Amino acid sequence: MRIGIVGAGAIGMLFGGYLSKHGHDITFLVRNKNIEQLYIQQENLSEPEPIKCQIVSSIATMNQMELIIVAVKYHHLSSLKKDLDSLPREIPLMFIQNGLLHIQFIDTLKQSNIILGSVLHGATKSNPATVQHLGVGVTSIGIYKGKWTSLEQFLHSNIENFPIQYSQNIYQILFKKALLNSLINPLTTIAHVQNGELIKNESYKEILRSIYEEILEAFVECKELLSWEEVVSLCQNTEKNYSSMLKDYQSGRIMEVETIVGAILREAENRNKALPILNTFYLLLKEMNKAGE
Ligand SMILES: NC(=O)C1=CN([C@@H]2O[C@H](COP(=O)(O)OP(=O)(O)OC[C@H]3O[C@@H](n4cnc5c(N)ncnc54)[C@H](OP(=O)(O)O)[C@@H]3O)[C@@H](O)[C@H]2O)C=CC1
Ligand SMILES: CC(C)(CO)C(=O)C(=O)O
Repeated sequence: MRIGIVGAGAIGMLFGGYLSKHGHDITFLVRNKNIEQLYIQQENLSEPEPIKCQIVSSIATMNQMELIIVAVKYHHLSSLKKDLDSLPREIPLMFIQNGLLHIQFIDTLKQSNIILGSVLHGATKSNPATVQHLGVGVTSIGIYKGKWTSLEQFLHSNIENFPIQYSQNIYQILFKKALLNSLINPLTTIAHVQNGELIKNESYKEILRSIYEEILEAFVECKELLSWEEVVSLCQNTEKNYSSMLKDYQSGRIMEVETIVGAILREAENRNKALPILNTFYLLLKEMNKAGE
């Protein structure tokens, strides 16, 4: 398939790196015109490998694509609106952002066919042209709007260390991921610790558990969806990881606070439920975000 990827960030390069290995024809749309070659460093390999792809800086090149993956952060999306609206309406667009607010942005687009993705990989850029794959996870995709005739073909891109699965209820998967991110990211960012510390240190573990309990009180139906054991095991599996929020803060970038924590607080508010502990973290992070980018 001819696949366009908007944004050569960590996740864009991860997708481009693995999908190109499967034989897909990959084109990156970047805003940094100095990038000539991109690299991927897989989990257990010491040497980064070049990604087979084209790199362009004009949206018009994307008119020929069979799928476009939008791999920028939530707060970058509004600046892309004009470009995305200029594309032929039938080209399927896939959005892979964490959080929930990007769905409101998607609803403003003219595009007919929209796919949502939820990504459980851990990836980070070790330099502007290289992505490091730090943790293998599943990518869940689901159709949000319209149709996608190449769905089966894309699902068969099952590549080692890059599993893709189809979900009938992609919103539920995104919501669960937003809950997990609301539990882990704010606390690791304020405490400046790796994810594993949240379950090794008794004080952090108590705070984590208190946030978990207040969240489940607001979203009772999530008791089945998200167990405490699952929260603990995500902290364990990603114990050496610094959460994306903490990494953004440390690099002076805007953190995805509104689309993750803000969106969960708003959902709770709609049910007349307050989440006082999470709200305290939200207010602290909002202040810290004023220093970003
Ligand atoms: N990293 C991870 O492990 C995970 C990330 N995600 C989600 O994936 C999304 C992307 O995250 P991540 O890849 O880490 O973020 P990055 O900051 O690494 O990448 C974002 C990229 O988007 C580019 N960009 C922004 N605006 C434009 C534009 N107008 N045109 C072209 N490129 C643009 C940026 O370019 P520039 O370099 O010029 O600034 C940057 O390279 C986020 O929503 C995140 O929540 C989900 C799961 C895991
Ligand atoms: C799963 C987790 C918490 C891993 O660090 C993550 O998604 C993030 O950092 O944003």
